[in-house]
Amino acid sequence: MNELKKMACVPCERGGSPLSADEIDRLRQELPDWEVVTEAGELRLRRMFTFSDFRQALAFTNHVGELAEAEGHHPKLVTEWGGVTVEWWTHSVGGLHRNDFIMAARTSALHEG
Ligand SMILES: C[C@H](O)[C@H](O)[C@H]1CNC2=NC(N)=NC(=O)C2=N1
Repeated sequence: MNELKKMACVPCERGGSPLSADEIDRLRQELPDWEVVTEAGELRLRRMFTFSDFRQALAFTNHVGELAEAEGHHPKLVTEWGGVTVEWWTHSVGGLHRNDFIMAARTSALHEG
């Protein structure tokens, strides 16, 4: 279990196919705190991280941003007083790729410290 957080993203080719429902069901076992949502017709992983103040939320936002830049794979980040909502999906495949599960696991690991 929890192998995802030790992995790195792989370059995903534009136009590649998104994961199947079975693959998503299998991978999401490792991400119990994340939900699979549909936004603009595409599947995404979403989790809200709560913080006691805005400064902590902002710091976490920047940490996730650094991780994204390091991996070349980027989330949607909504930073507000009290929390940060993180969404991972792969634009180039129009849905979920294994990279999104890796990045979600690594995002959770950042929060766990
Ligand atoms: C060239 C660059 O690597 C690509 O455009 C990357 C950048 N970050 C990305 N992030 C996400 N979430 N999806 C992508 O398809 C994507 N593509």
